[in-house]
Amino acid sequence: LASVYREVPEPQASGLPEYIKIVEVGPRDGLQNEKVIVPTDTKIELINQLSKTGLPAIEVTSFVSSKWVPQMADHKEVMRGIERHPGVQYPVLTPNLQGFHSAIAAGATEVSVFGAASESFSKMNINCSIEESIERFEEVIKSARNMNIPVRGYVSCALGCPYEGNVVPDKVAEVSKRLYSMGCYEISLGDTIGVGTPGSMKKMLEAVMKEIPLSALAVHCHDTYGQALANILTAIQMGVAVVDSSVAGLGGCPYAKGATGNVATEDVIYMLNGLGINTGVNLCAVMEAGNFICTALNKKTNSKVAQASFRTGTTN
Ligand SMILES: CC(C)(COP(=O)([O-])OP(=O)([O-])OC[C@H]1O[C@@H](n2cnc3c(N)ncnc32)[C@H](O)[C@@H]1OP(=O)([O-])[O-])[C@@H](O)C(=O)NCCC(=O)NCCSC(=O)C[C@@](C)(O)CC(=O)[O-]
Repeated sequence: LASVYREVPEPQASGLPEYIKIVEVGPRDGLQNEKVIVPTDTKIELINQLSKTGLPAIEVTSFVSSKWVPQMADHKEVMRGIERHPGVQYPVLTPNLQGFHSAIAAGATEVSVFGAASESFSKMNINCSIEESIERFEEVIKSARNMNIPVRGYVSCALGCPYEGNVVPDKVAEVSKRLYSMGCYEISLGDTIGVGTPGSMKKMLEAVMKEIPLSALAVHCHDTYGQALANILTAIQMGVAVVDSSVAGLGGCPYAKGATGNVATEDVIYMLNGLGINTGVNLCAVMEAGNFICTALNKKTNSKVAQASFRTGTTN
């Protein structure tokens, strides 16, 4: 349990954190939106390859209804099939107690609840209001606490909603505060549809940071409008030291039409390497895992760094 709680990183002379923790969400957020069902063995192989890259956390799957997200129907098999590496966290998504119990039975040792700062998105994504979702999460967090299982909390639509448009920073702060007060060790602020800019990211973080310690915040940026790296840089300049990303930039949410993938893990690592920030992750090994999954899905990588290095044969 202690391994998920991080020391607040010492700022570098530049004011940036010395270490950034990357939470790889490709096997879950990356694959959940794929139309064709990806074979279970391919998902397992992807996670096994990612486990060898130095990534400290890999989100494996989600224990949601297979009627809602058919791509995640093999959650038990994936969870049971992966090789777990010491020191790597393998969180899974659990929207309610039913999902939590299935996840634990399949061997999960960390879970994430996922709420939203927008009523309409909450209803479309998990079929309940924000208030009802908080009640469900409270049950999950209570059971998890009894079993010493750490719980991460997502807040979707932190910079905009596909149904309501603008989302006010105070609402993001309010939902984040509730999840944190209930016992989530970390709050991941999701720009679900990738509409944020460094300006809106800064305003939203200023509101959230009034309620929650910086050391408990993460950012989760989709790249729909090409702003993800700029938004992440803004967040880390403000002291955020946990960044979610997806290998090959795969992803999207089935309930956020038109939203493209998460920021590519390769591109985040390249940027952080250039800033002299340690991630402990081997960029080439992540690119190989990205190449594996793109070949399996028969699609081109969304990572600019992978595209450039395959063209030029270099990574810097
Ligand atoms: C939350 C529910 C389950 C509510 O779904 P519901 O229909 O309201 O649930 P219910 O309690 O009324 O139960 C209805 C049926 O669902 C079953 N059920 C109930 N719970 C579960 C469960 N945990 N696992 C498996 N099955 C479940 C239950 O057993 C029953 O089955 P039936 O009797 O009809 O055969 C549903 O709305 C759902 O599965 N939604 C999917 C949500 C999802 O996965 N969205 C994508 C991930 S979120 C995201 O991508 C954003 C994020 C995290 O990346 C951050 C960002 O970018 O912002």
